[in-house]
Amino acid sequence: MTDALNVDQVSHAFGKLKALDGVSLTVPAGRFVALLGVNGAGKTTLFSLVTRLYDNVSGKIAVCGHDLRRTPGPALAELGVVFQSRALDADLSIAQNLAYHAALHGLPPRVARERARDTVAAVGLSDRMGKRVAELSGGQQRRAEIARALLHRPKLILLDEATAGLDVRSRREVGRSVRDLAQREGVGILWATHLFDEIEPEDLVVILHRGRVLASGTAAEIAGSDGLAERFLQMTGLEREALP
Ligand SMILES: Nc1ncnc2c1ncn2[C@@H]1O[C@H](COP(=O)(O)OP(=O)(O)OP(=O)(O)O)[C@@H](O)[C@H]1O
Repeated sequence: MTDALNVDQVSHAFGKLKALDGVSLTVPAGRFVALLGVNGAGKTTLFSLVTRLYDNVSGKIAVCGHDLRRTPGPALAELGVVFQSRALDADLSIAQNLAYHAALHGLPPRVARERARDTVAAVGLSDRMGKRVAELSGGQQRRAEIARALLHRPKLILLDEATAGLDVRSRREVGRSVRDLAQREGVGILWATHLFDEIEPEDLVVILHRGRVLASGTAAEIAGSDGLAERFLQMTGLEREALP
């Protein structure tokens, strides 16, 4: 099966600063991949390249086999993004928000209603469809954002610190919802985080530090008998105090 995302030897510099230095990683279809790194690791820069906010001039990025530079249209059509900033209007219901975003994607109203029903079901919010976003819990709001990102049926979703500002329970709820989505719908997930407790042993993990990939594999493989946080500190040379 074609990988949802393939990043091959990608570098990016801001002036003299190498924000990414020969980064390679893969998000297989249907897998949850945690991109783990502290502030300044290069996570946002990588997302900016995959979304084509920045041009990638060195290395190669492919979304579902479509080269981002040569065939950006088909590549971006397979991509959904959930950034930290909100994309939904808090004063409107989930249904109204999704109808609006579906219209932006050019979906006819009948298709839009079906898609909204499907995507909201996929994140477990069917019984909240008519509720105003402002009335939802933090975790439910993030799941509604994810439903919005699913409207055009992407095969790869990027989530940048998707659980920022949520309490532990809501973070678990969002994490569970996204993993279910990967398994059930075969969507590849790239989940940027600096929080170790969001990662489960069977998740794939890419450790990014100062623009370089230091390790990749399942969390259990990387952690070995030391634990993920301990291995992360050994690899990065950071002090424990540097961790959240
Ligand atoms: N537009 C920019 N101009 C100059 N330097 C930048 C710019 N964007 C990012 N950087 C630098 O590139 C490096 C990588 O930053 P990036 O934002 O990608 O990291 P990050 O892992 O997303 O961190 P954070 O969690 O803080 O957002 C950092 O040293 C940052 O200061």
